[in-house]
Amino acid sequence: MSAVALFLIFITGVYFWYQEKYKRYNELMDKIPCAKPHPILNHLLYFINKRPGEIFIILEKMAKDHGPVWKFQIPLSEQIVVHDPKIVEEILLSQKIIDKSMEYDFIIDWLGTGLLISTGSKWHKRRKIITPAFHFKILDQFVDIMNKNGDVFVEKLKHFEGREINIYPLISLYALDVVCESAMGYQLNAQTDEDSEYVKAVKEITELLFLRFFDTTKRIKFLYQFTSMYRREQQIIKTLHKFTESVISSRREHLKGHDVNANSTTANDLQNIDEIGMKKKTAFLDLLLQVQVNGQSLSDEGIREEVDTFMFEAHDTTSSAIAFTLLNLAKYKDIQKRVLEECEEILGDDLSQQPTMQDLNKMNYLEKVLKETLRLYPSVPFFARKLNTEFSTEGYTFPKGVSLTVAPYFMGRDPKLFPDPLKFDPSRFDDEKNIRLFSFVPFSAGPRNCIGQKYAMLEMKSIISKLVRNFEITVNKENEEPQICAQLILQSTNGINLSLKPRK
Ligand code: HEM
Repeated sequence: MSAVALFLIFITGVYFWYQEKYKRYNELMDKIPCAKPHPILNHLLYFINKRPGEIFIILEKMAKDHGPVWKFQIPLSEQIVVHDPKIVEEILLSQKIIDKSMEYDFIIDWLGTGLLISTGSKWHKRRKIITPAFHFKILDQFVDIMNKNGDVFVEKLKHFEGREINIYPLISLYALDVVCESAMGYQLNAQTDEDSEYVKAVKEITELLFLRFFDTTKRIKFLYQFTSMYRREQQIIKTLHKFTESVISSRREHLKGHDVNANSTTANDLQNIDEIGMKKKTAFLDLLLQVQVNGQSLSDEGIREEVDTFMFEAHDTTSSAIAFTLLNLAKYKDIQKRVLEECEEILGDDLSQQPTMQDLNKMNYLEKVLKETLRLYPSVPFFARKLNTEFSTEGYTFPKGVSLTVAPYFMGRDPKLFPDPLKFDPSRFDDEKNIRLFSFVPFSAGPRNCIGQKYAMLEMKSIISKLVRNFEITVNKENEEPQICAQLILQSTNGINLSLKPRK
């Protein structure tokens, strides 16, 4: 028998083996609605050579035509997208569907398997350890950090004297300063020190992740590792890890010999650590280090994973939400006026008056504005879980192994769930009983919900109340509509271009 014949027999054998192995998977996938696929390339042709903003529009069209449960299949990524609140509820409340999909693997080299990505007993243990770091007493200390860095931001904006600027990069530096000081007790000064290696590295890694996300060949790790982009990524990750490690070891050194317990993060023994800019408010990192002291030890690598996860999760998500909220306030003057009135009612008109956590909690109208922004512009527009076992609900059976993508973005814009969905109307949140359960999940829900949501709300209220009190925010007509795109986080490809005119 010739070599060619043997080869053909081999290929046919592999084909039938594959068909048999994935028979059930394919049968179930065939029942999920989708856009017309190509016989070999499936849906790849819809996405190939498209810019991120265009990809987003294609996904929106697919959701409209085939939702609320539909699929797209491209090599190495088979996704079922779900925006039916009933099914979303079952997914998010399940104790079994807690594994993250392969898209999260792109950030593993940087974040390791920290809280965002880990699963099983590791995730359970870490979640238990980290939850106390978000106790309201600890959050209270972070408000000072938010206020202080907010003041730096206000001063910086005054230099632009009402000129139009893309405010997104500036917000991002503010958010980096806040999270770095809250998570590690380290004053990064990203807003003032433009040469910081770490800040440059965070910005660059975010851009690389974005590029990789939409490049089919670079999605394949085996091929990706031979590219110059991969080599650059590894260099940046080295810089990021070196920085976090140096802060952790410096902190550990300081804590050695100090009798520090979980309630003493503000006590004198944590003050005056200034070798590398450490300050007293280090609740998150201290907590991780103390767990080690108490026997349930976390390795240095484990601590670094969690600190890095916070740097990533808390920085771009809040930046996106702050930017879209400011855009909405600029677009809807009456809403901006109401926010200002509420701030003045709570804080008076003395601009040096800093809000306390209690003040921020009283800002109910601003909270509705933030929620309405997150309905239309959820910072995390999609998040995905991998099914480790077959799952049936509402007449669908989803096969084992597939990625289930929950889409807050599509739910927020569904007229069946939110009448006149494109209307920006904070009064939708006057009585949340009127909002269909699980149709508004910008922070996810259930066991793997966002652990930082209260922190995020405080930070967003702190900075937006500051900006509204200090500036009149306006936007030109041609910049009112953002061009949405999403890698992991929702952004506007044309920036968020605003003018901020000092009020006094
Ligand atoms: C507007 C701001 C934020 C939004 C919209 C947001 C949204 C989300 C969402 C949707 C998830 C679930 C992701 C998934 O299942 O893959 C999540 C998880 C998470 N978030 Fe946030 N987040 C925000 C801010 C923050 C902040 C400020 C922190 C930290 C201080 C944080 C830390 C985390 C962590 C650690 C997880 C993983 C939790 C787990 O799996 O147990 N987030 N966030």
